[in-house]
Amino acid sequence: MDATAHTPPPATATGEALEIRLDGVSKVYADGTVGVAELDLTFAAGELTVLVGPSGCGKTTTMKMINRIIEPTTGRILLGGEDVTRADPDQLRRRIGYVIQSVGLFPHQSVRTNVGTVPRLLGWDKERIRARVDELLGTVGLDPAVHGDRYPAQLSGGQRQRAGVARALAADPPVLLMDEPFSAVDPVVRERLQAEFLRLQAAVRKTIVFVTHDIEEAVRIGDRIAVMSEGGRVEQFATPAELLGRPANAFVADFVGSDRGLKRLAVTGIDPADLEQPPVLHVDDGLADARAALVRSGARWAVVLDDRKALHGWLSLDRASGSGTVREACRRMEAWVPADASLKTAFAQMLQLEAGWVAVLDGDRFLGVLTPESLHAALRRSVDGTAPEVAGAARV
Ligand SMILES: Nc1ncnc2c1ncn2[C@@H]1O[C@H](COP(=O)(O)OP(=O)(O)OP(=O)(O)O)[C@@H](O)[C@H]1O
Repeated sequence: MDATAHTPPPATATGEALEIRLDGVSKVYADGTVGVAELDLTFAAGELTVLVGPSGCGKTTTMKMINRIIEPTTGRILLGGEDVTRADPDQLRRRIGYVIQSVGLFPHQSVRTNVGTVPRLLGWDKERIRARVDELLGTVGLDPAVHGDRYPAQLSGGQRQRAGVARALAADPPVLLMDEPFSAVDPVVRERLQAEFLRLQAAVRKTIVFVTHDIEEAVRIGDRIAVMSEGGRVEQFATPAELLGRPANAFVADFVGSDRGLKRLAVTGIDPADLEQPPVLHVDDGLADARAALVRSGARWAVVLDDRKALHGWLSLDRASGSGTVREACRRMEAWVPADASLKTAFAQMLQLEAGWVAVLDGDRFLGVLTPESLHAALRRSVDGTAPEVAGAARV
């Protein structure tokens, strides 16, 4: 689906993202098992926070206490500053979208009826429900005319997942809880769903709590990540780049993996300060002048720009000879990335095209080039926290 092609649901007063705060929350199960102990955690409004950690560490317990599927033993849960620990659970759940791994669509109801569940409970009139359901199916990439009247069993796994997301968003809730929502589909579909979902989130900006045990998924989609250990202990709460660049302790370092440097490439953005500036030629320069300029600067190649400072190509020293203009001798620039790309995308371009450098463009305006050396410098900056992080949607 291309979520950007559709109009996002309108942000209404009820739909505005709200901060979620857990304040000294504990869960002790009837058999004495401590699922979560004394947890203080704030999920910022409009951000996607991932809870990640080994099996049994308390991720699901933490999440299900937010919509009171599991009742906390002690502590308070605040939604936009309002204490909901003793709110009516049914009322509360209508304000909180919920997406789970097995989707949880009602098998004997059509996709349309499924997606309209919460609006129906809220007493919306039929026309309004129908309009909202069709709009949302479009937003998640399902054609209402094709998929609306099907039953869940008549959809693919990825389509079911999309219908689940549409249902969770139907009443424009301020909060969305997602429990391993993409783990039941194969890795290729999963990556696509993650990318689509990030584009959707960029438009709707809900407060999302997302549970996974997969660190790759966490760093790809999270604005912030809580790495948990047994008993619901938060070992580190940080952005993906911070987590990968500076694991707080041995537990986190072990959990994020020894290839964390590589993973960091995907979450680190390009900083203009890291770009190198090769000599610049104009398309209409004469080749003799171009050669002189290259020799003078000691460079082996130059970028070629047009009147608008847009990138036209590049010229190597060995082609800067004879009469004629740069326009005739220069080559097309294959290796380039937009300024908001991740270092991983830039590095992938470099490898795929066997290029020694990658141009960075803002629209078609040339900003500079990344070389293996400047890529390395950029990665080092991501460790000291001064490199920019790429927005979620640019990571996948
Ligand atoms: N109903 C229950 N009764 C007793 N103990 C429970 C119950 N539900 C969960 N637990 C225990 O609480 C702890 C936390 O469980 P939880 O399901 O929150 O972990 P999780 O991090 O989501 O795990 P996973 O990744 O395997 O889903 C575990 O030790 C689990 O066995």
